[in-house]
Amino acid sequence: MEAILELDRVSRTYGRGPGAVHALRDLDARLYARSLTAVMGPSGSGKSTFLQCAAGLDKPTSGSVRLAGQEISAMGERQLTRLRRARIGFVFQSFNLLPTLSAEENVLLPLRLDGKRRDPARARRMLARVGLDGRADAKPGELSGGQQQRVAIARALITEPDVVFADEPTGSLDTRTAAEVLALLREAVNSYGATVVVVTHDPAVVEHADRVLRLAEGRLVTDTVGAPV
Ligand SMILES: Nc1ncnc2c1ncn2[C@@H]1O[C@H](COP(=O)(O)OP(=O)(O)OP(=O)(O)O)[C@@H](O)[C@H]1O
Repeated sequence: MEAILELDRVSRTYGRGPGAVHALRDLDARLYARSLTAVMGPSGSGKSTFLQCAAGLDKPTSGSVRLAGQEISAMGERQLTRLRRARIGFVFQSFNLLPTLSAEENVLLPLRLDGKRRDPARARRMLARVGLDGRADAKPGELSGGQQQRVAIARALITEPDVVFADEPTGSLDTRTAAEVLALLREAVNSYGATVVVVTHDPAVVEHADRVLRLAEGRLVTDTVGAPV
């Protein structure tokens, strides 16, 4: 299997001295192309820090992170921003949609930021794929939580990024809507070969995952290939 993301001996410490928090400790992990990985573990075990470091949003205190062979832990901010825009999509629990823009304009944002052609038809196709045809003109405030999360997924996938990071994407959704959202992330793996990484407390994610990484106290404690544990 091809590892698209490689973390080697990654540590992330917040603060210094006796009060320092060791959020990640010498963590080694491989994330494989064309798969959905769930990252689980108790509160405070380092899941969000793992995601931030793997996505280049935060820098490890030591160790290296490579995306498609490129050392991202050593990159400057400008280069990192370019790389993130080109290769990474994000989905957060709180959706992070811009409230004054319509669903369609939100989905178009990554293309705009990338200096690409405005392509409303493509945004509408993405919205149709996530079951929101007919709601392209709605503002986030006019949509339900599940619908907002679908817009966020359409926005994350419009550039077909190699890696999609999702932080508690089902956290505020009911069971049925959560299952639909996970199915959409799964479809990104199956349709164009995305690597999807879902940080979650939700045990239902395991059913949709090819692999489960479990963290405890900043360390990887199990790495299960194939679903349930
Ligand atoms: N910016 C920060 N400054 C100081 N400590 C931090 C910071 N971010 C995280 N931490 C600490 O690092 C540890 C790991 O936090 P992290 O958010 O990665 O855990 P988590 O597994 O995602 O938790 P949860 O499931 O509750 O979201 C915790 O002890 C947390 O308090």
